[in-house]
Amino acid sequence: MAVLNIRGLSVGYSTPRGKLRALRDVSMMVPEGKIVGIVGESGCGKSTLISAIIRLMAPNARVGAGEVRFQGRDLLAETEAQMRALRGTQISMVFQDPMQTHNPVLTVGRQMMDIQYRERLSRAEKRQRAERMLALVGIPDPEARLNQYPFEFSGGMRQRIAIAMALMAKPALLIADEPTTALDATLEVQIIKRLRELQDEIGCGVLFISHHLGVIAELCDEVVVMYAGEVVETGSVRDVFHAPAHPYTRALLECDPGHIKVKTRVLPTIPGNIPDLVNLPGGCIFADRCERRHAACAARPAMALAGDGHRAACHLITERETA
Ligand SMILES: Nc1ncnc2c1ncn2[C@@H]1O[C@H](COP(=O)(O)OP(=O)(O)OP(=O)(O)O)[C@@H](O)[C@H]1O
Ligand code: NI
Repeated sequence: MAVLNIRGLSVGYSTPRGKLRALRDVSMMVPEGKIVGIVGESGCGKSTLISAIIRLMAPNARVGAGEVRFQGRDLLAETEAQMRALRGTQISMVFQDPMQTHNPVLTVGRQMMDIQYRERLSRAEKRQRAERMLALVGIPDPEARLNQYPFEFSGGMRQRIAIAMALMAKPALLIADEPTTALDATLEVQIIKRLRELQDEIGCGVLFISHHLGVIAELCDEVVVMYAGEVVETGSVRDVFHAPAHPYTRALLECDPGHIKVKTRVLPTIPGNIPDLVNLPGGCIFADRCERRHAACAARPAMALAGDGHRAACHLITERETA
């Protein structure tokens, strides 16, 4: 069963130039207990996708079509009150800047106690849980640390606390948008390791967004490659990174000299630009940057099976089969 199942999701932004079609017919899922990474260049729609899932969208955003099923419920059909009850409990979030999620005037301990307001535990037990959670994300001397304020922690520690708080509620789904991007590489690796351990213990599904191919490769079970508002490839990390089926994915990996073995801090740049999402070209969305462009690309390719559980939106796949 999938904890999150997105089908045919389209989201547009109204802009002075016209409608910007940020997501078009996006389908993807997070199986129970799996970590799914989303990777793609800046502007490909990663944050838009997350905001649509948790229904915290920009005022000028509108969902045109699609379904976002969380444990079978269509989140797009839930009331605002139902969504509020889900966020922070069954669906937790971690974002890039921990200061945004941390209330600066409350101690970390107080915040971690507050999160547990639904639990039938004594104050002492809640405090113990908070301590244990801090220890699990690698905060030394958690007992004393609980009495401190967010500003008394380093950026890396704050990010770990954010992860601890997000996991405290034992969510079924954790959504993380570039949670480690602002940190240095060593710290990033440490936090990723902790996240993996905790996820394993809690058994939640994780949707993890990152520019870093290396991080995705290390952390995730499955990967979704997005390009200009569309999903172009999905599959296991193994299949997608070792046998990429879409020319875009291949280009990303080829630009990355040591491949994904070295930590790629920035997504490699491939020549050309993302098309204008207000005036979309017809046919394959990647065609004008694609080395393998040919006549068929004038039509939009459907997702085709490149292997067991491995799909990509490229005409070459079906052509190979019929050739
Ligand atoms: N409120 C908004 N109004 C208009 N356009 C927007 C708005 N928010 C995002 N966009 C546009 O939608 C597209 C997708 O943006 P989004 O932030 O989802 O991409 P992203 O993949 O998260 O990028 P990044 O890696 O830079 O965070 C971009 O073209 C962006 O400029
Ligand atoms: Ni983003």
